[in-house]
Amino acid sequence: MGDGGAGTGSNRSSNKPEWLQQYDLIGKIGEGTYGLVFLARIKSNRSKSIAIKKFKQSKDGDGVSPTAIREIMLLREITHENVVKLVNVHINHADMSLYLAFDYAEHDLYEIIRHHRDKVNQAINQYTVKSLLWQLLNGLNYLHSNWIIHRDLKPSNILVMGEGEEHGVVKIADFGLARIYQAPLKPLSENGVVVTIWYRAPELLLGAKHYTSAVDMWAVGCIFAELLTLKPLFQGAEVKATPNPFQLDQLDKIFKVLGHPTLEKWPSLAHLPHWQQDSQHIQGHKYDNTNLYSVVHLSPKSPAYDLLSKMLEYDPRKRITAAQALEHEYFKIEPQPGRNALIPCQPGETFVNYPTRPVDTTTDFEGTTNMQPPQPVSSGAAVSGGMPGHVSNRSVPRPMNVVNMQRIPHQAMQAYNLTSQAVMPGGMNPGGIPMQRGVPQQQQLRRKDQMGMSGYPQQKSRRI
Ligand SMILES: Nc1ncnc2c1ncn2[C@@H]1O[C@H](COP(=O)(O)OP(=O)(O)OP(=O)(O)O)[C@@H](O)[C@H]1O
Repeated sequence: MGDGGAGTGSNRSSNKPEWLQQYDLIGKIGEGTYGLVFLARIKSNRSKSIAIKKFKQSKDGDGVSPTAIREIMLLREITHENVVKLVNVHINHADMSLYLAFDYAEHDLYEIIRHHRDKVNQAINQYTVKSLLWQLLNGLNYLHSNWIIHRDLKPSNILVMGEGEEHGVVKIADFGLARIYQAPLKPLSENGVVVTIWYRAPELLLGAKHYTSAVDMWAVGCIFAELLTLKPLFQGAEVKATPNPFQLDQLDKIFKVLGHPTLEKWPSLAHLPHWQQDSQHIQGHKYDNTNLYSVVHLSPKSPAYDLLSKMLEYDPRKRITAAQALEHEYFKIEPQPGRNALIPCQPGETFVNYPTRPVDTTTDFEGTTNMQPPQPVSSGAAVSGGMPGHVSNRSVPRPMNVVNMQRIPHQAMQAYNLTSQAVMPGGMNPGGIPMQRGVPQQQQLRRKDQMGMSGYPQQKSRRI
């Protein structure tokens, strides 16, 4: 882990921390609940783009706890083609802010869906939907088999690589961070970012205290439906209160489509806190039948519908797992999923030219804006210089003021493995905290992707 002992400072300032000197900061690309995301280039390899996530200090000013450090160290061992790589971790000791450097991905499902809905007004082709879903399940299966529950799957957390050797490959982002957030980093309520509840599983909405991997499968079901229709499936209005308010409108949106849950189909429902405490409200929202297939425009007999309805099973114990979903018939019939999800499926079909991420070159690592002119950008990222605030969080549609649509050549994005020694083996684990959460899990973490790309259903020799 790098050390920012030299004090804070943006890449442009003279007193920047030592670790930061290995990067050229390009600008801000996003803002989430816990901090800002920046695009940077590695100086020693200018073609390598990195996304640096800076976790701001909470209002209380508590720094990065040993628990968080332990969690982060585990995340560094996660290696799978469909999970975004955490390449570096830095703590700036001057203000105890935390920086995580990830491989950069040019696209995400939020933007891909938005592009189809608002720009080209055209459904995402079946091959792309199936390939995105298969890869998402493949990454999730790896995380779940390593005892990592994502807990916050949503389209903006599902990244897709831009042009290069990994073009069209899905990368799950933000995994495992929920545990880090919980311990030392409180949501930055003052930054106005809305935490979406649209992908939240019904057991959580009804007050279940424990997360299981089934919550991620519910979110995958919602995302699958959104890929098909280009609209969020359950778009409830959030009740804002602390802690954990009862989200009746979100449940209402679910019940309206899937029908009212029953104790017969979901016996443990009776033990969920809100089912008991808010039964009057819940009973007022009774809808008998499911009309999921008509909402997602699928035949009730189609394999796609069968898979979706198994992901949106009310009872988490009966909900399909990622491993089971990967074996579903939907992935065995044509078109079969492939590694590059973004290529056309049928002969004659045109490439969809997805926009590159806008980059706000006026915001530095401190989150402060200056009006320096935009720097030349050599990756595919689009620069929106001189327009502070142009890169906003994904809970609201982002304005897209793309002024530069350069794309990098294929060769330039070749796989590049950052060595992990940039993260200090000693000083980064204050107090010598043991980093194992359990031997079996560690053993699994060290196991490389066993499914790998060989896990793909048999490929067609040519796609176009
Ligand atoms: N490795 C990455 N490469 C490129 N863009 C990324 C990367 N990681 C995150 N982003 C983008 O940065 C933006 C902000 O991400 P972040 O995870 O902070 O927030 P979020 O997922 O939108 O919301 P929240 O943090 O509230 O869950 C998103 O648009 C996301 O797609």
